[in-house]
Amino acid sequence: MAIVTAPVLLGAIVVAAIVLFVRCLQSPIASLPGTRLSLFSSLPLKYHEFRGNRTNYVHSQHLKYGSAVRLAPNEAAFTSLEAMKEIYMSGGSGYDKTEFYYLFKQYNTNKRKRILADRYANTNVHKEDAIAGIKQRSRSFVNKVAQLPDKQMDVYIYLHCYAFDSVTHHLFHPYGSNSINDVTHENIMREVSFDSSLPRRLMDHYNPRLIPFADMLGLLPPSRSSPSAKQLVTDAVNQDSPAEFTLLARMQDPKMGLERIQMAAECMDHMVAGIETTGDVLCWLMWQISQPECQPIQEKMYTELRESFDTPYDQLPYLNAVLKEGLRMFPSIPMSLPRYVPQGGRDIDGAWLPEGTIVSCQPYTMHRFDQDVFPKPDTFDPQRWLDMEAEVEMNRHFFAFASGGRGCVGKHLAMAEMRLLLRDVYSQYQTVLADGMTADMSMADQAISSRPRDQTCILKFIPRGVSA
Ligand code: HEM
Repeated sequence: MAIVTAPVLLGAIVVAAIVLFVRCLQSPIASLPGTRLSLFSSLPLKYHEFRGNRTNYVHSQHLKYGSAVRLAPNEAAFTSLEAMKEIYMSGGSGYDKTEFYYLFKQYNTNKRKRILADRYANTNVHKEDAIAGIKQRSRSFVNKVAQLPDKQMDVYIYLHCYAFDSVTHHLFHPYGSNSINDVTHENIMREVSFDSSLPRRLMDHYNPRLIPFADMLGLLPPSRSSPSAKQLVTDAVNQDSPAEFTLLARMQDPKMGLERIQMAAECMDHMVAGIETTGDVLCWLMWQISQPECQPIQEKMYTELRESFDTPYDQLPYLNAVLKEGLRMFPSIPMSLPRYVPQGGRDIDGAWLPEGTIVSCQPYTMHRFDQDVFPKPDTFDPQRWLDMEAEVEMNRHFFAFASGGRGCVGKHLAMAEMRLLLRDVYSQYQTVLADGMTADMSMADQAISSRPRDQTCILKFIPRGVSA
């Protein structure tokens, strides 16, 4: 038996390292700019992911290296319109999603897409009994404010309750939640929204074998667990005769051939996707316009609402501009939406990348990078959406709901929820930051989605007609 001596072993390691080094230098991704380390390792990227800071890190790489950037030996990010179209829209649905998606588990994409399409269409969202439920939830939110003796509210909590009640209404009315008024349901919302298992989920994605060791050292938070949310969904799915506009009604159609367990899994994914996204955008937006320098924005919105009392809620230009600006600056899914380069490789922005390379654009950067399209990108300025010429180009870059066949299915529902709530709140109240409101509202990435870091935002509501 050959004896492997230390010098032989060392020599083998050196040779292997040299081969790896040369391979990395010669790989097609080496033609893209990026940190030197990113040629050989994904560690810097992973470090920022584990710290909930991936979006900012990727954005900083774009600012430093340009619109196409290498992030890791097998991963690149882009910000040009051409790259966005190629990755997300070529062939209709763009490239395949990577396994990074915990949020939307899929049992059969094509089948599911057929089932869903009409339930989330704007016409279905606006059916009388569908929209009536959202309007009722929006009124409940405003009534909740009215009941508070000091008119101070943690809007992070109640906007998530609003999003929860609205999405469950659309998924399985009349078995939806009432978390704005019912503390049992509020606790279900908390179970879903306050999950802090990001490092564990990332470890599970990248290297599940390390989990037992990390657990022994107490390095990881507990697993994601949402038993009450699952129970709510299971109970709803086991009911008969949901309202005709709901997703559940569509799924229960025997022609669909779906098991109850499949319906529950799908409803659960949609429920989670519909709570944090809508709740977070509204929270960041209301926090932003409650700043002293944004009070004129509220005044303008109030004037529009007062003068256009009979105008349908989705035809209020200024309110719409405020919402679009909120989605631009605070997209609740701000980070890269990763996809695999398909078989045969592809040319993206002049760089040829082999099959299997992970490529992405991120909404946060798409909404900021090109300053000809978004001048002063870090300034909250709804007015920019009222310039019709500029609006065309901004809409082409608007990526809050992604683009193409795998973009957000719930966007019409989300837009209806957000417009209704803003209309109902700002036609009756002015909001300001509550005294002592110092919570950290910076982005904390949660794998794909993101949320305000401290998960609290206390605002004071001043009834219109009463001075601040
Ligand atoms: C402001 C609110 C929302 C934002 C910003 C948002 C954003 C997004 C984005 C960016 C994606 C695409 C992810 C990707 O392509 O990688 C997505 C997918 C999705 N969204 Fe939303 N979303 C919102 C609200 C909702 C609501 C209310 C629902 C209701 C059910 C929903 C359900 C979904 C589902 C099911 C997918 C996965 C689609 C697929 O895999 O084909 N979203 N969302």
